[in-house]
Parts: sequence; C-alpha cells; structure tokens
Amino acid sequence: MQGLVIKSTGSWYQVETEDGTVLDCRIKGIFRTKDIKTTNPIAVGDRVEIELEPDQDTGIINKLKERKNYIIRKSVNLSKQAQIIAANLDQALLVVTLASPRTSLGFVDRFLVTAEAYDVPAGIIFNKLDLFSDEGLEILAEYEEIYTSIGYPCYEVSALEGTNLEQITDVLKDKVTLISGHSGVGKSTLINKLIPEIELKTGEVSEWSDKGQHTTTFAEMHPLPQGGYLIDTPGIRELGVIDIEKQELGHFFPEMRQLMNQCRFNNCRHINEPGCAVVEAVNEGSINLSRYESYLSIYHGNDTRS
Ligand SMILES: Nc1nc2c(ncn2[C@@H]2O[C@H](COP(=O)(O)OP(=O)(O)OP(=O)(O)O)[C@@H](O)[C@H]2O)c(=O)[nH]1
Ligand SMILES: [Zn+2]
Repeated sequence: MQGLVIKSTGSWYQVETEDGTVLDCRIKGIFRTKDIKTTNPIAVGDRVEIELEPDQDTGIINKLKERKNYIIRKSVNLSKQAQIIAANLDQALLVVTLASPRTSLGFVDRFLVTAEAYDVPAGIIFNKLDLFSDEGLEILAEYEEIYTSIGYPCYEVSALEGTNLEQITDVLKDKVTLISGHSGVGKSTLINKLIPEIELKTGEVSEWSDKGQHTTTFAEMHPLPQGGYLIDTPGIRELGVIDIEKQELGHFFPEMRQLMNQCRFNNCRHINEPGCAVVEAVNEGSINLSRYESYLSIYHGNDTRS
C-alpha cells in the first residue's frame, strides 16, 4: 500500500493511505538519505510503502520513495547530523509586511535563496493590505515588480479583513506548501482563516529522546479544506540553515544565474571582476540593486542584516 507521511513523532508516523484512512505506522529496516547524515529517517511529506500489521490497526513502513526535495535543520548538539523537517514540498510561501512590522528585503532574499538551494518554488504573500496608505501601495507595487519579474509570484492580502484570500486558497489547492514568516506578520491569522478548524489542533509537542536530550518538535502537515497540506514553520530559521558555498551563491539568484555565463571569468564572484555581466546588469538597472545588495550581504556573511 502507498501512503503519505503526515505526522511524525520520531518513532511513530501517521500515514495517510490512498483511500484517505490514516494509519499509525512504525519503521522496519534501514532508511538512509544520500549525502547527509540524518537523525530521522522519515519526515512529513515522505511517500512510503506500508504493509498492515496482523492486527490491521497499525502499519509498517518498509519502503521510502525517492524525494523530489527536502528541507533540513542542523542538529544543535550532534555535529554533521541534520533533521529532515519535511520532504516533497511543492512550494514555499513567505508572509511579509511592509509595516508593523516591516519585513526587510534582505530577509525576503535570504528566504528565496534558501528555497532555490532546496529546489522548492517560492512565492511572497504581502499581508496587512488594509494598513497601506497610497504611498505604501506604491512601494508595494515596486516590490512586486522586483519579484514577479524574476519569477516569484506575489500576492496581496489582508488576513484580518479576508481580502484576496481566495487567491491563496487557489494557490494552495492540492499542493504541499511550507508557509513561513517572521513574528508579527500575521501568519497565524492567515492560517486560521485558511483552515478554520486548525486552532483545535495546535499545541506544542516536544519530545525527549532516550538520551535525555531535548529534541525539537517535528513538523506537522495540516490538511487544507480544498485539498493539499500546509506546513507551518516558526520562521526563516527553518529555511535558513543550509550551507551554501560562496562560489555557488549566484546560482540561487535566478536573474544572476542567467547572466553568469557571460562574465569574462568563469570563476567570477560578481563583486569587482572586470567584464562581470552581473555588475554590468546592476549598473544598467536590469538587475535590481537591492537584490544585488542582498547577494553581497549573504556573500560576505553578514547574517544580521535586517
Ligand atoms: N491590520 C492588520 N492586522 C493584521 C492582519 N493580519 C494579522 N494582523 C495582526 O497582526 C498581529 C500579529 O498577527 P499574528 O497572526 O499573531 O502574527 P504571526 O505572524 O503569527 O506572529 P507570531 O504569532 O508572533 O508568530 C495581530 O495583532 C493580528 O491581529 C491584517 O491583515 N491586517
Ligand atoms: Zn560576474
């Protein structure tokens, strides 16, 4: 039988089978992830094969299907080990606001770079539309132009007043979506509007491993009324811990990626090299300056830029 892992406690997994039943399952056999050492073999979003236990009430996961992508969190106390937070994401959406509080473009760009590095399509939800003055709406239009021209879809909503939420409903339909955003942007308000019954299901689960170490909460996939799942994460940290080689960074800016092969040197860092097509595009205005500043900031490791 095939199934989708929708909840994990680290030792038990809830697997939704094709007919919609949810079975508690455990793992049999050894599951390894290529290239990295992981603390958990299976994560939410994983597609698995299961067989029923003789009692028929529970199942055994005996095969893990290949993942199209996955996001990880580095383990704090076990070096070189990572926890897989979720697998097979269809998209990642970042909720941002231009006021109370203001999300910096540097923060947005870090999120987008990480999504690119994980190979997860990303989009941006501008929330609190009801607070925007005319001037605010102009800035919003500018920002949207920056990101839509690169290929990141943008949405404008007011979670509080329910404005344009049907657009988000459509975007989420039948997809597995990670939703992120820093504190205060209205992510909880939005999720509660999208999944009215979710408030019943929240509540922190934290596990203690047998070594007495505190392990972080496992992600949960919340089923959406229109089909699909939402994975809620507390913030960019979840999506921001990946190691990116400096030399690779430009690849995760799509507008730079498509110009890089025109740089004079094939090891161009796009900083001050002669004949750099990226810097030329920045000077011409075809690459947005704030995007390029984010590139430099990440390149130089200024992680505190806000
Ligand atoms: N004006 C306005 N306020 C909003 C909107 N959405 C949320 N808020 C308010 O913004 C504040 C923060 O909203 P939350 O939903 O708690 O934000 P959050 O992103 O989940 O933040 P944390 O709970 O800290 O993780 C609350 O006072 C909400 O009522 C909106 O569309 N317009
Ligand atoms: Zn260059």
